[in-house]
Amino acid sequence: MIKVGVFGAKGRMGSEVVKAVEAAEDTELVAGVDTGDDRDRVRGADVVVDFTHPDEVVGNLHWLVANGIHAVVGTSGFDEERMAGVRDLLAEHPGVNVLIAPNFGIAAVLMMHFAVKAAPYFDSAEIVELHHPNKADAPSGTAHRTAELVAGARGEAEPMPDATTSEVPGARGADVSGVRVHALRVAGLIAHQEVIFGTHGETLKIRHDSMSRESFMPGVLLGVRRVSQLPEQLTLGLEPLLGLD
Ligand SMILES: NC(=O)C1=CN([C@@H]2O[C@H](COP(=O)(O)OP(=O)(O)OC[C@H]3O[C@@H](n4cnc5c(N)ncnc54)[C@H](OP(=O)(O)O)[C@@H]3O)[C@@H](O)[C@H]2O)C=CC1
Ligand SMILES: O=C(O)C1=N[C@H](C(=O)O)C[C@H](O)C1
Repeated sequence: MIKVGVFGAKGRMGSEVVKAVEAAEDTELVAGVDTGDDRDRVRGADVVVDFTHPDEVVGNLHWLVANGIHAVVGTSGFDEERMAGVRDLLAEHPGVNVLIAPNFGIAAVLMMHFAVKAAPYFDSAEIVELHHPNKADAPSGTAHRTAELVAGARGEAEPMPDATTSEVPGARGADVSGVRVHALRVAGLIAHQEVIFGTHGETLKIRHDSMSRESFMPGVLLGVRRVSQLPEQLTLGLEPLLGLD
């Protein structure tokens, strides 16, 4: 049995993780920790899953790594600077692994993968992400990661065509690694993203929709099962666990 703790256990995602860990035959819940609880409650866990808040997750990771507990992180907010900090932290604690996945939805990972494959063939690429209005960060971690991946796949391509010279601030979205990202917050939605590519006379839209938070759980459990055996101390994204690298 894999002993699992959950940080953010009362939240929208954490509460689903608690149920998934309790329901799976090979995982056992050590404890759920939420705001105000003592992290010590997860001592004895092999792995802790973190779905908390972008402002809180780094402190949680420091505690977990210092205590020799593998971490599976879904919380957003990991830019290159943060990743470098985690790498430095892990270098001081050999034997501890961290998996950070911007999105645990298998279809969402495929959406990003297909976007990378398509990117070199198009002049334009923009991302529209749509989420529930309780989300703390914009753009989403998934959109941020997709933009970085698309930018990397475009390589030295010409800048995207855009004649805008007059703009209401924000109208053209955020510039993430040279890719425009538009964030919508709409009541009733959960998590959705479209990557829109265009070239002369043709467009391609790759769309992903999360219709429930349960949909993230197969990916989370995959991370929980595999994190301790990953070849690198720090893994970004579920892709290598799905054979997509
Ligand atoms: N990678 C993925 O596939 C997914 C990632 N996410 C990300 O996960 C994160 C959480 O999302 P969501 O579940 O919707 O958010 P919620 O606000 O519903 O849940 C977060 C929970 O964590 C608690 N919390 C905050 N700080 C701490 C802390 N230091 N220790 C323990 N618990 C804490 C919050 O308590 P309180 O409310 O009292 O602050 C809350 O109960 C976000 O960054 C989101 O983007 C979401 C969905 C999928
Ligand atoms: O806050 C959310 O809900 C989600 N957050 C993640 C992100 O920021 O990409 C994953 C998914 O989009 C749901």
